[in-house]
Amino acid sequence: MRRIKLDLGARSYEILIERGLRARLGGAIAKVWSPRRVLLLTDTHIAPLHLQQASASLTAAGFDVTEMIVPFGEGSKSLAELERVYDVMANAHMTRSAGVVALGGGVCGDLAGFAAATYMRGVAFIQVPTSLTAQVDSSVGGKTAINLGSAKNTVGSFYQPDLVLIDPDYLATLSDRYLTEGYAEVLKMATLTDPALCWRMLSGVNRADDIRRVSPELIDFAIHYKASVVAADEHDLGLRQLLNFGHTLGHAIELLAHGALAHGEAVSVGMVQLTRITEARGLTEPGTADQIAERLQAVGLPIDSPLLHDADLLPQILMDKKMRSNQLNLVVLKHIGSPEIVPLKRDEVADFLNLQEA
Ligand SMILES: NC(=O)c1ccc[n+]([C@@H]2O[C@H](COP(=O)([O-])OP(=O)(O)OC[C@H]3O[C@@H](n4cnc5c(N)ncnc54)[C@H](O)[C@@H]3O)[C@@H](O)[C@H]2O)c1
Ligand SMILES: O=C(O)C(=O)C[C@@H](O)[C@H](O)[C@H](O)COP(=O)(O)O
Ligand SMILES: [Zn+2]
Repeated sequence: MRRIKLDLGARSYEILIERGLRARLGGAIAKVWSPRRVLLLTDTHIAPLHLQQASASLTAAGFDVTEMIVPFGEGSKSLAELERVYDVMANAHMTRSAGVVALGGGVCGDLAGFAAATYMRGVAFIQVPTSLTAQVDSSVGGKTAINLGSAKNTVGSFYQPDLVLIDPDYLATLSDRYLTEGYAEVLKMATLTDPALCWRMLSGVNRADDIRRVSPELIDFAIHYKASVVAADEHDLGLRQLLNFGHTLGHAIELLAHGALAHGEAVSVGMVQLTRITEARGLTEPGTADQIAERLQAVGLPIDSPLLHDADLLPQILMDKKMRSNQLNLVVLKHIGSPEIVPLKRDEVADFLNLQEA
């Protein structure tokens, strides 16, 4: 068992990583929560595979469990689905002493987390991530949100869980596509930090099977890194913004793709295409984009998309949460291991990114 503490003063919590932990979820949660009503939220793909075991384990540990299954996919990060979550909680007579457990990928975690943050002004929350994206990134750090039609993660909150329970064995049932998608977020973190570590860890990863094989190391690296960044800047005011590398273009094309591009696939395109632009502008060491592209393409991730030429791309980008007042904070790599924030005025964005004004 590896225990990583995310140090946030009164909101500190532990991230436990252990194979087989899924059989003991209830016991692990009972060390943090007193007996209470619990909403156990998952999606339609995960429910037939893992819900029964999780629910039984929580019940055996003394929790009064209400299960909720949302449709799989990004569409569930919506106001309509959020309202359904509130209804299920209210119908189960959940009070402020209830708890919400997210069993799933980033979609379940982001939706359940925001419901927990807002139901009765906030009830306790625990993350049990089942996808690689969630095990390396979304379950840690407390960003919770739903989408509005016009932009990703527009309505949300910073709301830390009380505990994160990561069992890498959940990944056995995850498809190669979603495993690979999660790897894009690991590669993102690797490019932001130590280049030697980055390439040592990633050089042997050339297929989905390789990602599966090294996933415990990837999870370990990513969670340590992310926890350290969040501990230093919980509310995304400075250092944490670096975790958005590739997301300015990525979030925009993810939304425009209407489900055809997974989050990590869009981020993969975003990292490479932005780095090509910043290389051409002399901000990034030549060859950096090719280096990143080579690692992403090795596992079959996309590095380009026709949506980069969509007329709606610029309006999407200008909805980015790295937009502060009249300024977009763009995350740029000087070279691998050396990111920086480049502030752009609103009216400089189109030109900098070689986009047409609508
Ligand atoms: N809050 C954050 O810090 C943060 C970080 C990264 C991504 N995100 C968000 O997370 C979402 C992407 O997360 P994701 O890639 O996990 O998407 P997801 O939750 O849609 O999961 C991907 C697919 O895998 C399935 N799945 C998950 N675990 C499984 C398992 N063990 N076995 C079989 N199938 C399984 C899901 O049903 C889904 O179809 C996006 O909405 C993104 O914006 C949030
Ligand atoms: O935790 C963070 O901070 C991140 O930026 C992680 C990202 O991978 C993630 O996609 C996040 O949801 C994006 O945040 P947003 O503030 O741009 O919505
Ligand atoms: Zn992301």
